[in-house]
Amino acid sequence: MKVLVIGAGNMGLTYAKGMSKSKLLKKENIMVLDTSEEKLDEVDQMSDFDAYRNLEDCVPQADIIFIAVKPYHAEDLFRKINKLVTGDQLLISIMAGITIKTIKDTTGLTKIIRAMPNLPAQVGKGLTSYVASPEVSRIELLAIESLLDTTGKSILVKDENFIDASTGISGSGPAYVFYFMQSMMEAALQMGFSPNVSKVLVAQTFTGAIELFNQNTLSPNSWMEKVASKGGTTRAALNSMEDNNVGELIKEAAFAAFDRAVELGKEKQHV
Ligand SMILES: NC(=O)C1=CN([C@@H]2O[C@H](COP(=O)(O)OP(=O)(O)OC[C@H]3O[C@@H](n4cnc5c(N)ncnc54)[C@H](O)[C@@H]3O)[C@@H](O)[C@H]2O)C=CC1
Ligand SMILES: O=C(O)[C@@H]1CCC=N1
Repeated sequence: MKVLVIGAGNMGLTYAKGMSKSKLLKKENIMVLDTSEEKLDEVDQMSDFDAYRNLEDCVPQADIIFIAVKPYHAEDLFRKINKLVTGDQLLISIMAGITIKTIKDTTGLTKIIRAMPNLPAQVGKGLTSYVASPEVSRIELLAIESLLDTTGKSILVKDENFIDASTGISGSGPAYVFYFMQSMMEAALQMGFSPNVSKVLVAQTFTGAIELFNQNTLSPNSWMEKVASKGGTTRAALNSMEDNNVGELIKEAAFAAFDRAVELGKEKQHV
């Protein structure tokens, strides 16, 4: 089996590296294509994968084509791919918003996996939600699942609406966590801690809280109650968040990402 990763950016290279650890694939069977010379140099220097500049040289050889370019590059890329594919190839897209129908209509391929990973895939802690077109067989789906699992956990969702929804939760979600971290670090700096100490205070607090959450069945609300003493400091902070409607604003933000994913799928420039 040969896999071609198109787009050697944050996610493309992460997946190429992840998949190279899969039992289903040999490293030498992973090809990587990018249009940026800088990226191609990076791939060459890693000397793990063969780097390609031209679609003609690698698309026909690929059993699986993994698309990891930005959504606004999809239209042009799909038009070029269309002329090179054979009906039997399977295409995995991780692009936000771009629908299976658009991919089918523009590439001429029918076996499509639409997936939504997230950045922690870089450290093997990613979450990828995915859905398949009916033309993908059960055996193919199992193989894909095992490839996706090389970067963390994967979840097969019911339909594409859940891919857009998971974009609002897990796909974009790491940025919300970093947003929260940034604010806490800024507060620590304002309290007089050095940048290094601020970083440790915040990072260890997040790590510790996540470990607690993962080792137990308690809800975040229950954990909050364990931290907060009556009339104490945590209650003062939580009251401040409640007064400022922070919880509702976070939900609104997640829905803004969800809505944007749906919108991206409808934008004319992609079809
Ligand atoms: N960064 C993230 O946290 C996540 C990104 N995604 C999706 O992954 C996709 C890629 O995102 P990133 O890796 O962050 O972007 P990136 O900008 O890091 O990488 C994109 C790469 O595609 C290359 N490229 C552009 N046009 C090309 C073409 N026609 N042929 C070949 N290569 C081309 C660029 O040179 C670049 O190296 C996006 O569609 C995004 O929606 C999905 C989940 C999470
Ligand atoms: O911001 C974006 O559009 C992509 C999809 C999820 C994370 N990054």
